[in-house]
Amino acid sequence: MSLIPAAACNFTQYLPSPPSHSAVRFSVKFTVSCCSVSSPVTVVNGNVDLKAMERNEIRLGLPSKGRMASDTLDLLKDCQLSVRQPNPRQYVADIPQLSNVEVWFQRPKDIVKKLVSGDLDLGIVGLDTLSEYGQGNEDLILVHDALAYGDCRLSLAIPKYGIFEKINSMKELAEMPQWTAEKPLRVATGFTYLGPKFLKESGLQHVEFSTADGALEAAPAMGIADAIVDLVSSGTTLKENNLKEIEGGVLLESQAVLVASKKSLLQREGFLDITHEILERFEAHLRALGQFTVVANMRGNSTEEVAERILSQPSLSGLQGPTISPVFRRSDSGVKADYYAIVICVPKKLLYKSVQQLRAIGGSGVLVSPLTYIFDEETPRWRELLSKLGL
Ligand SMILES: Nc1ncnc2c1ncn2[C@@H]1O[C@H](COP(=O)(O)OP(=O)(O)OP(=O)(O)O)[C@@H](O)[C@H]1O
Ligand SMILES: O=P(O)(O)OC[C@H]1O[C@H](OP(=O)(O)OP(=O)(O)O)[C@H](O)[C@@H]1O
Ligand SMILES: [Mg+2]
Repeated sequence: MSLIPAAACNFTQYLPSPPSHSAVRFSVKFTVSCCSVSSPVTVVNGNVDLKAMERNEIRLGLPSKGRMASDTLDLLKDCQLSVRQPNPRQYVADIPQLSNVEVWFQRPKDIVKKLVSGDLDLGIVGLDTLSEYGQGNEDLILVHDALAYGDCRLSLAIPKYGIFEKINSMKELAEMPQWTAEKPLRVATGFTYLGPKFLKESGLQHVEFSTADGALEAAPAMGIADAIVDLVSSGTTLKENNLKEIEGGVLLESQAVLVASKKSLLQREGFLDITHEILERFEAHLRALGQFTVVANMRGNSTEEVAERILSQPSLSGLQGPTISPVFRRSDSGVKADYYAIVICVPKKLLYKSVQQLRAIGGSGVLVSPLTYIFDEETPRWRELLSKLGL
């Protein structure tokens, strides 16, 4: 653990008072340990120097370590975009299916910083990291906002005991008489941008922050902080450290996202097409994850009559409607179709209900298989992206 005591702070920042409380100074004292990024590209007023545009390859940044790293590689693999890394200690790799794309393994926060500086064009990180280090930069464009892993929330937590025992909401926390200019609420967080922003908006007048890189949950018990702002997933770490979340205390719901540099999308040759392909693969795979293909036989007189019966059941309408094909059998009176095969996609959550509904209308021999991809005519996120780019 590396909590930085106030005495050892690199700098102290005072945020301006919110206009609605102009009489009372919102004194946010922040101790931050700075980390530097080296970039060959200079950024002047948010504009990337042309040097970044000189390279021809498209650069995709992937998390090099932590829990996001392997899940990200798994997602790409599931989308038939396996990353070929010659050696685990080598930070550059490629994806054979995507020519002209270089994969760079970086720490999540550095992926965001390098997107801003123009050293990367595309990246996968948690929304929490993007929001913290991107700080609303307009060059960062969310291409896919829900990659379905890395689910967690950024939350404020306080002790369950002592003066906090009866405090269950942000409102109650803000109204506690204990917080004064001399003795502010001490908050430990690694989120040095989102933390103060949130607390300022929550109406807390007197807050002091300290920062740390990990094991923040120990800070209240150690007497270093009164509250923490950190990621929560199962809630086990909070529970084990006698901490609780409170109403209104969630800053952000997060999961893995695909983010791109707007400038690169608009200027780098071939990048928009690559982004389209990656987005299509992700969307098709993620959509399929929630569905099963169900095949069943059903006795009937015509496709229309079978369709009537299927569509009378709420869970059997499929993506666009059922596919129904006659099953031909030879009989004494010749070839006839008195059975029909039906194929539908069914949400995983509704599988058993769907099977019951199929049986209720005469379905038999129900086969269920996993789906790998569902490619739609056009992905909604692609349309959104084009509109964000003004195209
Ligand atoms: N407990 C969690 N459960 C699920 N996802 C999480 C959890 N903690 C973090 N994440 C997500 O994974 C991302 C990476 O977190 P991780 O803890 O692996 O790396 P890190 O915090 O950058 O590195 P380290 O913890 O080694 O300092 C976070 O930005 C967040 O999006
Ligand atoms: O709600 P839970 O499922 O218990 O998960 C929450 C914990 O996970 C993360 O820590 P991590 O494991 O990344 O360790 P770190 O503090 O070293 O980053 C986060 O910072 C919390 O401490
Ligand atoms: Mg961590």
